[in-house]
Amino acid sequence: MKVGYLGPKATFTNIAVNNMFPKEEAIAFLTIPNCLDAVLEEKVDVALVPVENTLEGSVNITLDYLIHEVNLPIKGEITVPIKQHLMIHPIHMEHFDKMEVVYSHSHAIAQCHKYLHSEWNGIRCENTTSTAAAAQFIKEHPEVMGAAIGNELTAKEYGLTIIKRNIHDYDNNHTRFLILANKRIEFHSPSCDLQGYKTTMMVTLPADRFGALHQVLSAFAWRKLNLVRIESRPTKTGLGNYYFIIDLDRKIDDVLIPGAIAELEAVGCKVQVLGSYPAYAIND
Ligand SMILES: O=C(O)C(=O)Cc1ccccc1
Repeated sequence: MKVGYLGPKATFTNIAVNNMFPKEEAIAFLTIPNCLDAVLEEKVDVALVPVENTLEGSVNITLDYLIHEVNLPIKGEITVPIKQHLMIHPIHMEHFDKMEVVYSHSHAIAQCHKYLHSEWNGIRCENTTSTAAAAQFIKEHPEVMGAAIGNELTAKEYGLTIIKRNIHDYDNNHTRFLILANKRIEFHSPSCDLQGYKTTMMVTLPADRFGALHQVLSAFAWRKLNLVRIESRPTKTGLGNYYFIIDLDRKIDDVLIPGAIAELEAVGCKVQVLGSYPAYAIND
C-alpha cells in the first residue's frame, strides 16, 4: 500500500506514518492539497495530513480542502506528541546567537511564540510548507543566518545541530492527523493504541435563523451524544456564513446518530458525514 504524507522526509506527519503504517511505502508530497489530490488521482492509496494541534487549533487548509475541493472519507486518526527544537546549520555553531531569521511551518512557529518572544525578540519568522522543508532549506543554504524549528528526526535527516530543545510553549503539545482514503484500510500498528471511535460530520445551518445552532446542539444533547469538538469554517459564500464540523466520540450506529441527523435535516440543516473511524494515539 502507498501512503502519501506532508513531506519532505522527517516531518511530524512522516512520524505519524512511520507509527501507523510502519511496513508500507511512504510517499512525500510538498503540500496538504497535493497529498489529498494524490488519493483522488490514485497515486497513493491513503493520505495522512495534520488537522488539529493542542496549542494552535485547526489546520484550516486541511478542513477547507476537505470541505470544498475533495470528497474523501476519513478512515482513522492518529495523535502524535509534538516536541519542537531549534536547529541550525553546523557551520554556524560558533555564532548561533547571530541568527536573523527562523523558518518553519506556521503551526510550529505558533507553538513556540512565547519562547521566540522572550529569547529571540523581534526575529523575522518565515513560514515554510512543513517543518522539514524549513530544515531542508537551512541545510541547502548555509549562507543564510537562519534557524529551523522542527523535531529530532528532522535534525538528523538534514544534518542540522539542535541549539535549544523543547522550545514549544506548553508541555501538552499534540497534533491529530487524519487518515483519508477511498478504500478500506486495515490498522495493525504495534506502536499505536486504539483510544476509541469518532464520527465527524459537517452541518450547514439554515440561513439566518435564530436558535439554529441551539437546535443542532440539542439534537445531540438529549440523545446523550457527546460532542468532542465543534469547529466553524467559512462557507466562502458571504460574511457570517459558516459550516460547523462536529466530532462525536463514538462510531456511527443504526439509531442514535441517524436519528440526530434526521432531526437536524427536519429543522432545515444540511448534514454530511465525513467519516466514522477509529482514533489511535502513539503509545508512551
Ligand atoms: O511540518 C510538519 O512537520 C508537519 O507534519 C505539520 C505539523 C507542523 C507542526 C506541528 C505538527 C505538524
